[in-house]
Amino acid sequence: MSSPNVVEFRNVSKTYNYGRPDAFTAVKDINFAVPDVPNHGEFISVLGPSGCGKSTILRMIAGLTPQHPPTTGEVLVEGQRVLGPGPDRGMVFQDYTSFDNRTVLDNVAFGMECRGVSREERHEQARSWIGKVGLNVDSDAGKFPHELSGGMRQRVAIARTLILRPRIILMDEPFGALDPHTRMQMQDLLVNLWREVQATVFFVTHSIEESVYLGDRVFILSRSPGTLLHQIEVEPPDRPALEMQREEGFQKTVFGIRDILEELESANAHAGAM
Ligand SMILES: Nc1ncnc2c1ncn2[C@@H]1O[C@H](COP(=O)(O)OP(=O)(O)OP(=O)(O)O)[C@@H](O)[C@H]1O
Repeated sequence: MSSPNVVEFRNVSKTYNYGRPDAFTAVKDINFAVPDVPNHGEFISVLGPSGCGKSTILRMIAGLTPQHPPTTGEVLVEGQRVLGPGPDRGMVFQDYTSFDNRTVLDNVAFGMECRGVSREERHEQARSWIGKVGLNVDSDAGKFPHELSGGMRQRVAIARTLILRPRIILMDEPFGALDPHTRMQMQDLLVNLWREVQATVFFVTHSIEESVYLGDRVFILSRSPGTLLHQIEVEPPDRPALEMQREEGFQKTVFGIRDILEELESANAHAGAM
């Protein structure tokens, strides 16, 4: 028997404040499947106009309320209906979500601590992950979050999530606040780590370049209420970000998606003006 899809949405809609006068439908009739391919976690980039429901979709997969449960339809992870958050799904947000009063080492080790892993074992693993995300074990492990740059904090957030080896990684504009140079470095880092952990990634971004560079597939949502308009297969990131993003084929894909999004945004502006 073939294995169930890693993630599947069946006719999923979400209406916030359902049944109340301020009810608002954020996403509507979303259907997609991410199949389980042995030794390859798929990378899904999610693009769409502001407020179209990208975070809503991510948080439904995570099982976080009030996005969870969907108002209609089914959100399935590995063939099972999502009932709430679980260790098989890790999240990285744009906001730096480290604990201010914990060192880098203890932030990275946090999830293992919650799982009851011994201090020695979790610190050993945390040191290894601090190195993997490009931080310096000797000089950075003892620092506190306020002593780190934005890029370094996102490295900590990535290490903290990946150390737990989730099957699915949900990333909500994780690099949105970074300068362009740091952002490209983080994209390259993420590609390397993603290859190592072979997780399925959902990555929300406002950057078309980032979505095309990182994604195997780019989801494009319509304006609110968001529906899934396009699923575009793109080339995998097999070269460094700076190199690949300068290539003609890459630019062509970016321009094609930009046209689609501009049309959606102008429809949005038009609707707003009416
Ligand atoms: N808890 C909530 N209660 C009511 N409405 C909500 C709630 N969360 C989100 N919304 C609304 O649902 C819509 C979709 O929000 P969501 O954050 O999913 O969009 P998004 O595409 O991620 O937005 P952006 O690109 O601006 O980050 C928005 O109009 C938002 O105001």
